[in-house]
Amino acid sequence: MSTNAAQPLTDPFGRKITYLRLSVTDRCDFRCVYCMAEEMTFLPRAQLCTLEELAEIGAAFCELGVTQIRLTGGEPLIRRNVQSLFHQLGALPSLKDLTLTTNGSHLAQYADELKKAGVKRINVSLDTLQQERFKALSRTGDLQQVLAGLEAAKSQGFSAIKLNAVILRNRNFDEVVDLVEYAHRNQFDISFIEEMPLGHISEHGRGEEFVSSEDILNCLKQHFAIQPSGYSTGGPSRYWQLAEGQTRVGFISPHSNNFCGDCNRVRVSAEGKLLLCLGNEHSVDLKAVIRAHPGDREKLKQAIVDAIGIKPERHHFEHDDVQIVRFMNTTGG
Ligand SMILES: Nc1nc2c(ncn2[C@@H]2O[C@H](COP(=O)(O)OP(=O)(O)OP(=O)(O)O)[C@@H](O)[C@H]2O)c(=O)[nH]1
Ligand SMILES: C[S@@+](CC[C@H](N)C(=O)[O-])C[C@H]1O[C@@H](n2cnc3c(N)ncnc32)[C@H](O)[C@@H]1O
Ligand code: SF4
Ligand code: SF4
Repeated sequence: MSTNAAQPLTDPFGRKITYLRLSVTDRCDFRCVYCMAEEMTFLPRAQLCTLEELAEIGAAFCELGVTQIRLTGGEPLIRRNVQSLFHQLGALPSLKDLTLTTNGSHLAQYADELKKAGVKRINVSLDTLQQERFKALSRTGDLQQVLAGLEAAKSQGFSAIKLNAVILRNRNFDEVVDLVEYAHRNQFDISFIEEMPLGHISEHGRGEEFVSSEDILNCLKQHFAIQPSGYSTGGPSRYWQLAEGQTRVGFISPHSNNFCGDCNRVRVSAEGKLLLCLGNEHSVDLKAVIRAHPGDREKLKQAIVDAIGIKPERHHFEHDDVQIVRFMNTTGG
């Protein structure tokens, strides 16, 4: 395949790749139990792409037909000067949707700047509304800071704010109704995520903690009038809608309802590795291409086109023998 943008990137299974998740750092101010081990080693700073290199990667993807970029991490808002990357990406003429996934801890400080850079939708991770539980789940986070961040985002008038909650049986399963009520009161959407087995997390029992989307939906049906919705962001969430108000409730169900057939995305890590699938190890080093051929965007685009040719068909999380050693903070969710 050539690097002509008239032909959107297409993988070996005929899926059009129009969505890039770009990680700006693997570091984070939280240590969520399902995402990280208690003790983590992060990339040496010298190994990270510069913000200019990340912007160059974003621009190359846009020339190849990507129309949506989501910045993620680690925690994207703790990278110094990250606002300059939002502004550079926000100025790309063919980019239709610049979005952010954040833990919300620094959102109060950045909400205004994000709006100015053209971000319209923000996803904020929020697993519990109880202070003590929040501390236990995030190990280092402060719930009040996150709630303040959400307030700040709300007052900026983003067109959509979505909460993301990973539900664990013995930690927060009893809070799904409270979380939906909180979303409803604030006119946010909310997605519930089935936990995925990335990284070796020994102190947290993944099997015993697993809750399926169906279990959550059944629980919600006892409290709310809720019906399926045709709404789609192009992402993996399958949405339902509360009968009262605007709130949509999404379910991201990699285990119980595989969505890989509709995959439209790839990821780039903070060190410039193009990760072809969240649930596989295949990657291609784009930083090496940029540094070997400075200023040569065509070389970068050709490397991306070639890499899409090895995108795997799907994850195999259900196979006990497949282990993805990469932690989720490196993958970017
Ligand atoms: N298995 C799998 N999970 C994904 C994929 N994309 C997103 N997810 C999961 O969904 C979670 C939430 O993703 P978000 O960052 O909120 O993005 P999203 O739900 O795709 O975003 P929008 O639909 O654009 O709002 C991620 O952290 C992952 O756990 C994917 O391609 N494969
Ligand atoms: C890796 S975080 C990065 C962005 C930001 N730090 C945040 O928490 O929103 C992106 C998303 O991944 C989700 N996540 C992390 N580990 C996960 C796991 N093992 N299974 C499913 N989702 C996970 C988080 O809940 C979060 O919504
Ligand atoms: S889920 Fe996000 S906030 Fe939590 S540890 Fe991972 S990167 Fe940090
Ligand atoms: S697991 Fe891989 S193939 Fe499936 S939706 Fe996610 S990135 Fe796409």
